[in-house]
Amino acid sequence: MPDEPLLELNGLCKSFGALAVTSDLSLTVRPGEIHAIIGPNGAGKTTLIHQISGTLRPDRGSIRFVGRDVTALPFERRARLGLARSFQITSVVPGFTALDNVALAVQARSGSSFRFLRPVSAETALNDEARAALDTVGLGRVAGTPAAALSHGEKRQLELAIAIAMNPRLLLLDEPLAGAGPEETDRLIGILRDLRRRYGILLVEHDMQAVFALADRISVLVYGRIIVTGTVDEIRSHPEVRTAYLGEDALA
Ligand SMILES: Nc1ncnc2c1ncn2[C@@H]1O[C@H](COP(=O)(O)OP(=O)(O)OP(=O)(O)O)[C@@H](O)[C@H]1O
Repeated sequence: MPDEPLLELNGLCKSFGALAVTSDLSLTVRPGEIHAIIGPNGAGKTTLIHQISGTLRPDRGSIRFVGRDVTALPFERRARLGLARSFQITSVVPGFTALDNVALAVQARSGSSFRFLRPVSAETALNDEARAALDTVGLGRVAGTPAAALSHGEKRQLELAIAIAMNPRLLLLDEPLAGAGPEETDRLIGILRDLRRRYGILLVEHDMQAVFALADRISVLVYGRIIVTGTVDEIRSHPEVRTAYLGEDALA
């Protein structure tokens, strides 16, 4: 069924003591869509990403991914099913080249599946896949550059390439544009736009113009609750969103 959601959250709840950081939260991400989550600081965006990726267990509710209930599955099992989380947890090895960093991710994903090849062929196969991921994010020309020598924007591109090397179905992107300058932001928006349709993307991002440029749907999270989900136009013109959260300027 083409419209079956990739990711489906149903009635998710999570509290820290008396603080409800996720309240009866339900949403879907469809194949090939970018679903953005926006909301003020402390709204619960990062804790939501943790629950989806599997590093934090919800108190109640369920998480379905590619048609399976993954609520009780650990992080690594979800990753193997195709849930890739980028930024904040990706460990780029600074002294390794961009290519070697991505090749590591390909190797981690594929386990022993290259073991039937002779070492040289195995290395070629790994590097070919890594190079393809680098090309996808526009980093092919710096494949041989150590990660530490890449610009801030290029490091973010490298993290994306590493996520892609995991062969994901869904990318969980937590503030991929944080710290990027205007030119880097434009470049990253272009790359994310190219990735859409190939992967489902759940995007947490503070840069509202980027969200408006990229998202198919947007959910607005306030105090752990989604107050509205809609298209860019619906969110821009939603009275509760305009007054309660974003302010008129951000929506101009
Ligand atoms: N481990 C924890 N223990 C207690 N409270 C926590 C914990 N982690 C997060 N919180 C609280 O939960 C709330 C939601 O935090 P979260 O980081 O998910 O928000 P956010 O929307 O990602 O914020 P930001 O936009 O600033 O990154 C905040 O009030 C935060 O202080």
